[in-house]
Amino acid sequence: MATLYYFEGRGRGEFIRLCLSAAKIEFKDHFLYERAEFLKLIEDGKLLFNQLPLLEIDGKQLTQSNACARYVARKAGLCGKNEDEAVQIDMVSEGGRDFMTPFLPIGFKPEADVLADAKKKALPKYMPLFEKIAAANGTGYLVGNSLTLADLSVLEPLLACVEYFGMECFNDYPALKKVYETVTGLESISRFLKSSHRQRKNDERYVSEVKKVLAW
Ligand SMILES: N[C@@H](CCC(=O)N[C@@H](CS)C(=O)NCC(=O)O)C(=O)O
Repeated sequence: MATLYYFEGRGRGEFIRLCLSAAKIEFKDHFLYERAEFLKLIEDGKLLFNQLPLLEIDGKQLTQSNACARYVARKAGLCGKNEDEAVQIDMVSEGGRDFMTPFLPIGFKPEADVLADAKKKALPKYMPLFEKIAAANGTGYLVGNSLTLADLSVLEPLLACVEYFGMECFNDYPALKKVYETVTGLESISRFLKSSHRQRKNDERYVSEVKKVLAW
């Protein structure tokens, strides 16, 4: 079974969890609460850049969240059927990670000014671009005719938009709304979205633990 070492919150671990869930790979979360445990992972040479998350899978120790997500997606055949699809998926996925950037600090806790800024800048910048991609593909997925890493990457910021701004954020973007509904309607994804760590009950504890473990 795979193990994801991270905090009891979303942050940079969430994209990996999303990919593991979509790939139907069994995994357990190992939450870090103590700085000593983080330092021990570094001492043991498990963290290539002395950073979390760490994904232990297939006897390997993987870091860099996007690399972990791509490894998992590749294993599950979510990286395209040919070279053209693969590079399109990579481009769209990278765009999805860019779109996620303003939401990552508030992966901790929504701060009103950061949210307002995301609404004013990130949404008008990225929503029309992803709409264009979704409409041109026209299948309910962003690339090809089945779920890929591209959909999972873009889903994370879309989930943030819906959580913070409501479904109205799709008002001008019907093709992207269809992608959102197709992907969230998949059984593996809808199960993932109901899992307990998504409920934000532990947000405050999570922030204080991150600060303690990383000595921020
Ligand atoms: N590019 C890395 C960034 C990872 C990262 O910044 N991790 C934070 C926790 S969310 C960390 O471990 N920071 C400690 C440090 O940089 O010293 C990734 O995507 O995995």
